[in-house]
Amino acid sequence: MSDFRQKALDYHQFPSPGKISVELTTPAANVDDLALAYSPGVAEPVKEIAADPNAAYKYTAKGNMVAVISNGTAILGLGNLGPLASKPVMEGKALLFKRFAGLDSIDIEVKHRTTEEFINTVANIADTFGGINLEDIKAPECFEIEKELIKRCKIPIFHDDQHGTAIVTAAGMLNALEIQGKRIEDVRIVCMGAGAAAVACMELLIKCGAQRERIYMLDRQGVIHTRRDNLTEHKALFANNTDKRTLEDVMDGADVFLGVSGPDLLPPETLSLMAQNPIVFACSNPDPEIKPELAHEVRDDLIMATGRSDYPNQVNNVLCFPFIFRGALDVRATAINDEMKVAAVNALRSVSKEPVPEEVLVASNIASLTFGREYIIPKPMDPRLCKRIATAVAQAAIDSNVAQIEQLPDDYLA
Ligand SMILES: NC(=O)C1=CN([C@@H]2O[C@H](COP(=O)(O)OP(=O)(O)OC[C@H]3O[C@@H](n4cnc5c(N)ncnc54)[C@H](OP(=O)(O)O)[C@@H]3O)[C@@H](O)[C@H]2O)C=CC1
Ligand SMILES: CC(=O)C(=O)O
Ligand SMILES: [Mg+2]
Repeated sequence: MSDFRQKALDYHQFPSPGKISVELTTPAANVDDLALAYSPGVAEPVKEIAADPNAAYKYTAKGNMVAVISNGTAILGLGNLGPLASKPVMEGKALLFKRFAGLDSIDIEVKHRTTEEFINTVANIADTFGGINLEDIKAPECFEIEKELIKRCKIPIFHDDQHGTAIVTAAGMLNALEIQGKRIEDVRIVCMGAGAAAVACMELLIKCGAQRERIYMLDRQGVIHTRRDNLTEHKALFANNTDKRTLEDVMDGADVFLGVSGPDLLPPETLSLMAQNPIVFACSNPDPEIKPELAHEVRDDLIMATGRSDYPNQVNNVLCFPFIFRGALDVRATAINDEMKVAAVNALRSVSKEPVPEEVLVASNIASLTFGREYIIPKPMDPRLCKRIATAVAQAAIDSNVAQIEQLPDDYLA
């Protein structure tokens, strides 16, 4: 067994199995405490909540609690390995919510037969939480699941692999294009993968100015084009009227490659076909579509990003979901809408261009970081992110009328 594999397993096994636990926030030392915490005292908040459901935000942990819910059908780039196998990833998301945004989070892995059964299960428990982060649910079911849950629940429902990924990708991409001296309106984009992450990333890039007809999306059968007759609703939106059929066909002269598919799908010789100053986001986890060292061997003019922590330019939804939920929950937003997503993109972009705090350099084990090819997006451990993104998102929620608290305190996240 490799050293790293053993280290990763040990990390998850010790000092106690898993990565999260539940902490108490009130005293429970003696009979007086118990009389308040449990019987008879607990009856008082029960009656308050029965009379007014909003009182749950005052008397329970609901308002600071996000459920991370999966069925394990698209665990990272590892595929459909089932709900229980997804638990380390979901506990990991809970760890990140707590570490980066102070949000309590619990993972829930759902076994189900039909999509409707999954939707019913989540809808029936939704009121327990301040928000729901759907994770690693494969396309096309993820689209219907999110849409139905948004309709049925009064709290923010957010499919992280769609929107968290899209927000971080858009921020990183706009920065990378700026550095490479290209306009988003002009570039030819190849998107490897046509699932949850791919569709949401391309839709958000289009909102940012990308031209739909300059996007070439690929699935396991190659380029998605108008003469294919087996396309799902969401793939059909990206059917290109083209004679190009293969990855090589569309990569010839392309400016941007986004990989949200699987490991090692971009051969170095295909990368060498791209236009000058290309941008390659190989975001499949844990193994990217092309390893950065291989990519740099064939191109010295590219900007390269992956989803991983151990290379420069980590384009990963961890840069979004803790903070977007922080902002949404703090104004008790009923939804996470496009205005809030755009606010997150802009906040993330602007932090990347400012001087990097010393503690980030220390945590990254690096001497300096300046906006440029090797630093297009902030590091997840950047302490500025929480306040900057959450404030922007919360304000956007207020301005777009989905907030139930209309003003942020002056010392918000100080
Ligand atoms: N860095 C980040 O922040 C994130 C990265 N990702 C990564 O993106 C990938 C996809 O995740 P997600 O969208 O949630 O999963 P989905 O299951 O929804 O989509 C996977 C897509 O990848 C395509 N695909 C898989 N293998 C191949 C292949 N050999 N050739 C061409 N296309 C292929 C599938 O094609 P078909 O439709 O034909 O089955 C499908 O369209 C994963 O690797 C994941 O780790 C996801 C979210 C965030
Ligand atoms: C990062 C992430 O959510 C994924 O790879 O699925
Ligand atoms: Mg995911």
